[in-house]
Amino acid sequence: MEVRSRAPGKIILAGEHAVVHGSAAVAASIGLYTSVSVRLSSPNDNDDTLTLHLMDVGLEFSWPVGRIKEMLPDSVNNDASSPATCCEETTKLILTALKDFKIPDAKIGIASGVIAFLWLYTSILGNKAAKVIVSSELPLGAGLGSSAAFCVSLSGALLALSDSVQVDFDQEGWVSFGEKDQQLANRWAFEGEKIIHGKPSGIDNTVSTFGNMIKFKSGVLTCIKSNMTLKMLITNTKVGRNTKALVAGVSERKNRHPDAMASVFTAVEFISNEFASIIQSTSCSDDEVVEKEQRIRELMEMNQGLLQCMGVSHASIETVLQTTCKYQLTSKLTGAGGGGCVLTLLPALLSATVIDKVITELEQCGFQCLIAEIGGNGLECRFDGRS
Ligand SMILES: Nc1ncnc2c1ncn2[C@@H]1O[C@H](COP(=O)(O)OP(=O)(O)O)[C@@H](O)[C@H]1O
Ligand SMILES: C[C@@](O)(CCOP(=O)(O)O)CC(=O)O
Ligand SMILES: [Mg+2]
Repeated sequence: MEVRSRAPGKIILAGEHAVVHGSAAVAASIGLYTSVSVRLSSPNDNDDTLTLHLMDVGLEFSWPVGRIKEMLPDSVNNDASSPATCCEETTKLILTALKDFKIPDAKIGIASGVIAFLWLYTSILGNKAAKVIVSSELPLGAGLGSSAAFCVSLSGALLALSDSVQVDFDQEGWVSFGEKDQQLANRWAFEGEKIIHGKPSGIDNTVSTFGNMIKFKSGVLTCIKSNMTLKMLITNTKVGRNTKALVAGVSERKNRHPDAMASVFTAVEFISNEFASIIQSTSCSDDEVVEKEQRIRELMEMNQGLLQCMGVSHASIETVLQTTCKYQLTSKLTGAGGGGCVLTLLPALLSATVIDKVITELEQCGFQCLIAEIGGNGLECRFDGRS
């Protein structure tokens, strides 16, 4: 039996990092997906291994199910309906299963993704033999939420094969989960994100599961309905960074300067709330749209300044800001920063010539530009027949 699922990446429009410390943030899904296919082995296959193929990094892992049973005896009593946190002891046990494989130094960050995989797989499906293939349209470790899309799509496919969710697989094509099942997938994905991020806010897995545009604060999501077409240029500086280390760095700064950092987080809260209310308010005339864009630009500029205060900007991000500024365009980093991706607001009346010019100049710096669809579907599954 084979199930495929897909979950989108995201951009954070306002509030990254501060959201980890309880401030509001605004995020939207983007039209770039991570896909997971899970094919359970049948008795005729005579195959008692669990195989994970990570296409984007060219790595394959394989474990006899007997080894998994030995290593994680609790996986025999898995309960897909109650998401559980992977404790330190279990992480250590899973790490021993990784020692059999040589992960090149340049790809060492992938280890946390494999630990998250083993935790989600064994917790949701126990120790069944299967072949799992993961591939993504997202750049990995660039601020577009590849870790969340990985955890959400994986949780979705595994749950679809469990007894804990009800997916109508008689439907053709991609199928969405019902709200209760979405919530379950989201909670499992959050457990996976904890393994990859250390201390995630939950915004990335939430927007990847539910799609569209959301405001998120302390684990609570509010859907944002907007008639404003937001067009963002996404520039990938291609400077690699690690979300877990950046999030930990902001917490350390908060410990050193609690009062100053509390004020920074409070300021971000106001920015996110204002951002959300601007995009939700209806505008009719071109003048009204221009005025709203002007306010959004100012909020993005202020948010970027506060992210700099948190210590998560980077020389490459500053280069994008200066380059876009020459064209009177405003940018801010998105995601964890430290490199990764930068958003530039493209006003509705901006000419295609200017957009082409700014993209050319950014690409001459060695960056990669893309314009992604904002606010599409969240987690979806499809059934690919019985073997
Ligand atoms: N398609 C994928 N294949 C393998 N691992 C992945 C994939 N997508 C995400 N990951 C895991 O997520 C990590 C990147 O997450 P993170 O540092 O949070 O950056 P971001 O979420 O912004 O892309 C990778 O190092 C890897 O462990
Ligand atoms: C920095 C943060 O706000 C977003 C991280 O996003 P990403 O992993 O860089 O795509 C962390 C979080 O909210 O969990
Ligand atoms: Mg991430």
